[in-house]
Amino acid sequence: MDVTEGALLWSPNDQVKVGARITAYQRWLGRDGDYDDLWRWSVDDLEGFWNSIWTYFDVLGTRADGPVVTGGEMPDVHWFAGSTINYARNALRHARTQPDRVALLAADESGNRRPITYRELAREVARVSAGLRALGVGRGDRVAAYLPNVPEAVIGFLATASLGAIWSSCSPDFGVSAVVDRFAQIEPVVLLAVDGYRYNGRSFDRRDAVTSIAAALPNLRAVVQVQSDDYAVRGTAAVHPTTVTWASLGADTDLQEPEYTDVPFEHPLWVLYSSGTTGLPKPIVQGHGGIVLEHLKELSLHVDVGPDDVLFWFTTTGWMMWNLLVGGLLVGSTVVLYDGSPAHPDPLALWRVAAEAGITHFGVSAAFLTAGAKQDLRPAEEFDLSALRFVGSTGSPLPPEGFAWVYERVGADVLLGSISGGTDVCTAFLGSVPLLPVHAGVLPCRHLGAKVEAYDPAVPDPPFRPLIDEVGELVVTAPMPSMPVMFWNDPDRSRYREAYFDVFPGVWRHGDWVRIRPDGGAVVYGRSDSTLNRGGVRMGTADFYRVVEGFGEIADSLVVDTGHLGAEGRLLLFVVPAAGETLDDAVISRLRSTLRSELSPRHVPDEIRVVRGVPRTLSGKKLEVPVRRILLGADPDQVANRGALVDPDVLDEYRP
Ligand SMILES: CC(=O)CC(=O)O
Repeated sequence: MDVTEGALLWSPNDQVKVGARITAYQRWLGRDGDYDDLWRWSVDDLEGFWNSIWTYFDVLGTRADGPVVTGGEMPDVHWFAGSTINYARNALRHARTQPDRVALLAADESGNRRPITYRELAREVARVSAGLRALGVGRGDRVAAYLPNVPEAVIGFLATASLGAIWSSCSPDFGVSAVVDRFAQIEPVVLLAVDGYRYNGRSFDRRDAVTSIAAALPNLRAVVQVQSDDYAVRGTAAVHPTTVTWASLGADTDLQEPEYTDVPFEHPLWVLYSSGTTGLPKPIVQGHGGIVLEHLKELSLHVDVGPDDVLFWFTTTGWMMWNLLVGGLLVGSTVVLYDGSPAHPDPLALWRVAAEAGITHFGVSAAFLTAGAKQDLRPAEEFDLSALRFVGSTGSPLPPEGFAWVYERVGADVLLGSISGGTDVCTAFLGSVPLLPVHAGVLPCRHLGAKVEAYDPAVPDPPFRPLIDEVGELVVTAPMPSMPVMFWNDPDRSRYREAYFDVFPGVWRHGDWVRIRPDGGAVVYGRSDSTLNRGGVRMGTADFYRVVEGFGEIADSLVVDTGHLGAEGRLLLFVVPAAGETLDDAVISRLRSTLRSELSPRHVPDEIRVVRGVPRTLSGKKLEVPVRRILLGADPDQVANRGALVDPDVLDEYRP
């Protein structure tokens, strides 16, 4: 499927524009103008914009009279000082207005489906909240979860939030040390843990892992065992002196809704983690109020989800997309949770669920869509996907061919939202809006409230140099309420500053390359810390992958430039053969000449190595920077935690 970047693939018709939630919001605001005018206002008048989001969505909480933002330059700003709120109250408000609507639809790879209505969800959250309270959990305590993407995770999260306690989750495919690296930093008092899970047709017993994790968390008062269907028959193992079952939590409660603890706007809601190049994963704390406002805006105005919609995103509990997915409850939609492999029993598994469940908004990783394109899957021919209105993609830049495949093989009328943001803000900065057309490889807009610019990396001192139609560092030049309220255990905020503010003082540097187009759209080129700099020509790795992975013989690839501090290094390309293919000299030489003609002669690799696999995090990101460090001599175990990788052993193939 050959398509050039920028080719027009979809335009919203009048019906789409008039019916879009953002149009209703704009009408309510009484502001005329196009999307670009609205975006400009949203980032220049933070006070007016975020106030409007609170009021328009009728956020439940107590809004103090003071200003929306106070303080100095980022990160020393505060939001809605004096206001109080609780995330769980806002998510469960729909139990009163639409009690019989399905809130959660749990689907798994074995074909089981479990619907839970808003009324049932509120009751379950009330029960678990009472149970946690009885275990001594209160405001500010941490509750950690080692759970798959099942309803118990959402219930546990809402129960934790209702108490003003702080949530943190890891997926059970994380290894023990990866989990301990994360949870030990936040000293949880309760651990919710599954005894096992199924993935790709196999069962995995996690009871020994849970015992080891619990032993490494000295502040733990109890482990709550959530039994998977696989292991329930074996009974619970006492993994901690206080081990209780999920079912026993709050069993004597007859509350229909939890008792909510209202907390200050910036009170910690959860801790997410982002792995840097060194040290332990950064424990990123986001607040109740910031997340409620950001997710209402993001899901309603950009993704266009509402109470009649069915929202799905393939994710585990260890990726921020889980947290954003759960935000579907804030807008009253049905949230589909999928537990298992996206390719079991076959590569069409998720599309089958989409058809069966009438999914209206279907999100996956870019890698999932490009794999579908490569395998020439034709979901729209196999299933009735007529309910589908939005297809989301994230995790890495979606190449133009992936865009084209969605419009050709999934649905000609869907809004494709290739979104880009990250764990650090638990949302997207860039993506789509139902008012703007979609062009191949282009993210149509900067999202409301996200003042994204591209800065010239050669000008790190004020006045900085914003670029248009040139590739620069993706920066955010105005604060957003979902930016971290702090990093855990970082009292002087030095870790927080170092993570985002040490390149352009007072400006959030995200670590991606981006080009802002004159029409307001954006193209993301991958991580700026894994740039390929050949003879001064900088290129994001996404350009490279687009060419390499366009080869039918190649299933996956990873490229690394070992250059350092201005000194030119070697350009190494690792390629994984597609099933049944051998990468012989003829293919490799065709690859070299294609890279030469499509990229530049400077981007022909010094070496191409065939490997068994590309190391990826459990949320699908390629380990470009850690591999670079391995190639420069670091020990693989010092640069990456194998427990947080899909296929830990492949790392060894990258030793120099
Ligand atoms: C929204 C995102 O940016 C998700 C991710 O890539 O982690």
